[in-house]
Amino acid sequence: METKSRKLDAAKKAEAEEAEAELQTNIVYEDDKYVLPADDHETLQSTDLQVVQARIQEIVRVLNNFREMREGNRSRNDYISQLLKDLCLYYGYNEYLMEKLFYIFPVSEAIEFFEANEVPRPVTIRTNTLKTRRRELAQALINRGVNLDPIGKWSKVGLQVFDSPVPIGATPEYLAGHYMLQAASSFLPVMALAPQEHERILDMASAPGGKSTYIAALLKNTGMVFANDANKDRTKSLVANIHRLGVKNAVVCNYDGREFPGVIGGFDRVLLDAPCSGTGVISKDASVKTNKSEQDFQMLSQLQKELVLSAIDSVDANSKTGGYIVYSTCSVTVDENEDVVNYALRKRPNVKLVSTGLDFGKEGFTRYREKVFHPTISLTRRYYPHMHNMDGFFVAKFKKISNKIPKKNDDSADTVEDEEFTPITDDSGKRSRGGKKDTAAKTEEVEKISFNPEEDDELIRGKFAILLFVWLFNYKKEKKETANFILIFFFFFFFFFFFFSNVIYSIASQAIENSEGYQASSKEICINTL
Ligand SMILES: C[S@@+](CC[C@H](N)C(=O)[O-])C[C@H]1O[C@@H](n2cnc3c(N)ncnc32)[C@H](O)[C@@H]1O
Repeated sequence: METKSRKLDAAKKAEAEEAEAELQTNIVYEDDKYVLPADDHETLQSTDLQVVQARIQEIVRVLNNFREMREGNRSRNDYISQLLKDLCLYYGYNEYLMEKLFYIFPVSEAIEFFEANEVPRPVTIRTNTLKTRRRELAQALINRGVNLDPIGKWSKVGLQVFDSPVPIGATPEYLAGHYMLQAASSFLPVMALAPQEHERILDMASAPGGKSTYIAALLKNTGMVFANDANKDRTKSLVANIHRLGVKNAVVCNYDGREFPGVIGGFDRVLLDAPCSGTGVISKDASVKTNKSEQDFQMLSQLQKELVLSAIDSVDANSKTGGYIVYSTCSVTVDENEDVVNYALRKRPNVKLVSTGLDFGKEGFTRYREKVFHPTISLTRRYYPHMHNMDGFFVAKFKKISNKIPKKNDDSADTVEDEEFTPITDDSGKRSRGGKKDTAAKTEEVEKISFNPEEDDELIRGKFAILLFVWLFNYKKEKKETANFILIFFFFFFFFFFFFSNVIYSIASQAIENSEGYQASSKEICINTL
């Protein structure tokens, strides 16, 4: 009897607590069904996060079992629009960004994503294999009381730091360049790029150099890394990291990436870790939640599209070991990822997507809301904080098939159909009259805008002849008679002389290219111009 009465008391108490909670959270049920609040205005004025959170949970519950749990004739949109408002209020995003991110995921997963953005990601470091090995580095840090573990099976150089009694960015090992403080996600594009020793690689947007220095380490300081960044101030930290980590094969330059391959081209591989909105790194920079407008996203997407074409055009399709381009962002929005890749496939039919070689990550979207993308975009990879416990990231890898860019007539469509491309040009790049009628309609002409060493040689030879003229006229001011003699001699034997300069030039350039000092000296020139 006593036990029964105690049970009744407990049930009553639970009911009372539930009623109190309902009162506090404004959750109202009718016939066991959650009732959406009627007055939106009142809702938006509510600042009680507990109320908002409870409502979010209820709406998610209804949306996950909509047929059975919806109230009367309420539509899915009614619930979603209330949910979006509540999510903005609860997590502090602007409405535009909230909607953009919300639709990337199924409802429950979207909440997990927003929750994960509230929690810091693990601190990770990358062993600099130019100076040490992971096991030795781990031991050295453990001796200082650092609690760490390998990052995961997928990386041989990463360590995750759980806690440390010393600042991890100021240990003697850090100062000696034995490691780089680097987010785990930031390893992925370099792993996808898979640089091979002795290759020439361009890192188009490289500051502060986390990826450039990783590329240099994989190259074992052979070949060359062109570490470029448009922001001159940021190249200071890039240079500092290059020096600290003992990188000896890097050239630092400061161009707008869109100027490549006009600056230099013919690379074996190009990494474009593009400037982006940072929606993958909100846990590091919460200002992203509110400081990005629709216009910002449009501008970023435009810049990314221009940069990716430039990256593609900077690669030599005939590279014996490479011919690859990796495009990555630390953003999860479709505009900055699949949309950009799809645009590149449409504008550059001379590239195709290939596997990133990364054995985890979610497939890129081939469809997103009203958009349909090229089916091979499933080869790209997405990374999420709630799923992979790393920053949100995107990685795509292209292989360049040809240095010729077939132009399409129809640029209007935003999506790519899976069409076969048949060039109507011969191997020398000349336009051919042949080809099927329908193919001819799709292709216009061949443009060859990538790096061409022969064209460059001709330019340099032309400059050589002009310089010779200038020198002779200057010399004439000092030694008139001798100069007159040389000038007459020069005019008489102009064609013979010009021919000779070509021969001298060829012999000299061959000798320079073969000499060991070639790379070191060009590196010095570039670094000193900063
Ligand atoms: C995501 S960050 C690069 C991070 C770098 N890859 C790393 O791992 O340390 C993007 C960089 O792009 C640079 N950038 C912005 N616009 C650019 C442009 N038009 N050309 C080249 N770099 C650009 C920015 O200055 C910024 O340093």
